[in-house]
Amino acid sequence: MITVRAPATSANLGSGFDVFGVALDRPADVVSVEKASRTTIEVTGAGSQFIPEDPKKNTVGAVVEALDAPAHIKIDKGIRPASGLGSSAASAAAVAVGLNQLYDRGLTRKELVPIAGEGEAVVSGEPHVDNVAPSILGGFTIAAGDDVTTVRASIPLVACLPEIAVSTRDARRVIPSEASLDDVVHTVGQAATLATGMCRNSPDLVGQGMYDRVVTPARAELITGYEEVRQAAFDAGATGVTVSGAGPGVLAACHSRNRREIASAMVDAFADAGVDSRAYQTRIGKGAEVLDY
Ligand SMILES: Nc1ncnc2c1ncn2[C@@H]1O[C@H](COP(=O)(O)OP(=O)(O)O)[C@@H](O)[C@H]1O
Ligand SMILES: N[C@@H](CCOP(=O)(O)O)C(=O)O
Repeated sequence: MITVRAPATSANLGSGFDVFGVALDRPADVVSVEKASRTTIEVTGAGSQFIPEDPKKNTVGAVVEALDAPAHIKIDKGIRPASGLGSSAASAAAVAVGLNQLYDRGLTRKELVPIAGEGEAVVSGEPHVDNVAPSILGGFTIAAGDDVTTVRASIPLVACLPEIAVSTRDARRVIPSEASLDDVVHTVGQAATLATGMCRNSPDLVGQGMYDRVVTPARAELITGYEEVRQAAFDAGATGVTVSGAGPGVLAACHSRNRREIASAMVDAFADAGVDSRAYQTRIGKGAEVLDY
């Protein structure tokens, strides 16, 4: 039996829709895989009542198929589903890493990224690897076509999760299908600023590059209190604020000294909007780790 811890992730970071992602040092899913003649899945933990155990519906089923590696799979969810923290991706990432080792498939971590990404197509309707890439590889990842580039940054973050569920599938439907050239130029500038900030480990540049005017405004509409929470985070010292993944989580970049205050300001602002929430004080962290073999 192999046990793997795969971290939560925050995709897009505003300006990098379907391209940028970061691994968070918490929360995480912990998944055990054991060889079997037929695949079975058991799910416990955060939001497990909403997660299917049928291999055709769970993200890990597609990974089992792709690696031709049937197993008993136990998923202990630390990451609530439909929260914008890559919950479905973390399980797929953990199973890809675990089965690769259990069955001696010999694939590199980078080669496991598209395999884990197949699970995402099952739940969101389209394959996107911007969550599975950081969950497997760690750090800040840039998924461009079939290639993934990794930067080892360590930016302090707050991920605030309201008690609202927004599925990635639904949140992909509200995105405008076209953007003006002006907006494209603006997005390129923002994304370049953010990527440079990651290379320099600068919370200020990363925060500056998180603002986007194409995808985020449409998704913010699905999150009660978003504008107030964003403003409260800035007032408490955040360097940038955006929707985490497809939402409803809200992500703030910051300096360590302001992190605690930002977390409580975000929770208070959601409460003022009538929404309970939980804030994780976190930072960019490492990728999936094998805990037991
Ligand atoms: N192993 C899994 N972990 C979490 N969610 C899963 C898993 N397998 C299937 N799902 C389904 O995926 C959906 C959540 O995925 P998604 O909408 O992309 O949000 P998230 O940002 O949490 O990944 C839920 O409908 C959930 O039932
Ligand atoms: N690029 C995807 C990322 C979805 O992230 P999740 O954590 O909400 O699953 C998108 O924006 O649709």
